[in-house]
Amino acid sequence: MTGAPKTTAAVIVAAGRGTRAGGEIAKQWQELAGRRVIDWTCAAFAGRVDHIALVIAEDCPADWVPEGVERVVGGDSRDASVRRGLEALEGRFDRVLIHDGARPLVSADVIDRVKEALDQHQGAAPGVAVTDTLWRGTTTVDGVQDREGLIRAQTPQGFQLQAILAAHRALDTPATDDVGVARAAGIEVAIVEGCDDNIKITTPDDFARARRILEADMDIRTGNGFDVHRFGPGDHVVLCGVEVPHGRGLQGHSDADVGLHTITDAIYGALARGDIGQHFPPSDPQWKGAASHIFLEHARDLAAEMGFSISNVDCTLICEEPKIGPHAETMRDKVAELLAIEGDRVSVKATTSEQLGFTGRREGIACMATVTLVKR
Ligand SMILES: Nc1ccn([C@@H]2O[C@H](COP(=O)(O)OP(=O)(O)OP(=O)(O)O)[C@@H](O)[C@H]2O)c(=O)n1
Ligand SMILES: C[C@](O)(CO)[C@H](O)COP(=O)(O)O
Repeated sequence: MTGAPKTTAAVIVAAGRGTRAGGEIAKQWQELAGRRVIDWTCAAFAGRVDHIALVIAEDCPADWVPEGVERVVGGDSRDASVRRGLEALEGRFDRVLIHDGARPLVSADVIDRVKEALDQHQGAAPGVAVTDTLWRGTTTVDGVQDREGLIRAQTPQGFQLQAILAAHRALDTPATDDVGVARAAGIEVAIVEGCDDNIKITTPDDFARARRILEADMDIRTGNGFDVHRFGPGDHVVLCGVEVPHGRGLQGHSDADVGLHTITDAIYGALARGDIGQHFPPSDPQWKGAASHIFLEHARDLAAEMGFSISNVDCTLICEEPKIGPHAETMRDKVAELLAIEGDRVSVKATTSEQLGFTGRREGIACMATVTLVKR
């Protein structure tokens, strides 16, 4: 008999000052290939763990924390920040993956390898074998270090949550990583294969290197969606998850939210995974009257499973009535919340069709949407 599935959270530490990297703000908040370093890092874990706690400096604005991520205030050292993150999660999850916010290029494969190794081991962490010759010396080469058995340590470093928290509480000398903390407490840590691209942004040159890696590896996909629903009896319509009072309703098998259906279809399109009718057949009675956020969340989770993050959504509602303008911002915020992305990555706008065609005759509402998905 197998027990309940183990829950896993990530603690992403981002409370450092980034002094070696320079810049006006700490490295994890700086821009890298179109989004902040920390957004890349958090996106890498989205859909791969059950929860993300982001540890930030006390003076860091709370609204810098990405949507859907728990904020924890860190301490003066990496150890202290990790400990505060673990304490915030105490008793809530079985396992934890501790990761540097400054490692935005961690791959889904590395995260999954660490998670899988925790089925067999108390601790697991990614490493990469040293391939360069190692010298000892400062201005002249004084000796050559045998590199046999030397491994470069990376994160995420994974543990049973209570065990690593107890190890941090018992720590009496600083450690440079959580494997050091774990070993001091007698926890055995398995090494899994890391990845050369999983660099820690430490110096200004690392930004250029990270940008090159990201741009070389990126799989960027766009998808479009189009949907129409006919007006029928009713006193409101649901558009992009927002109820708008109106003299008529929209007809459909579900709640007829033409906006969310269109965005859902655009995501399936970008993934080349069919359409909403295939995933949620109108012939299936369980979807009768269903709230359409269910469909959008399915498409969002499928994108995450396939390793994609949603870069942006642009959605245009086409109707003469109701007026969308007064509700557009609420709709945008709702879509962003459902997709767990920042509000400025979503646009909801509207147009009339100049009284032409079926929308012009006020027979229904049409919608078109484009989404961009990015995998690296
Ligand atoms: N008090 C601290 C110090 C570090 N970190 C985090 O630990 C990770 C690895 O540390 P490092 O690369 O050394 O970051 P900084 O301490 O910010 O860099 P520097 O030493 O150059 O100031 C980073 O994601 C950093 O934000 C943290 O959460 N809290
Ligand atoms: C945790 C770590 O990233 C593993 O490689 C590393 O030990 C952090 O070291 P730093 O001294 O804080 O840069």
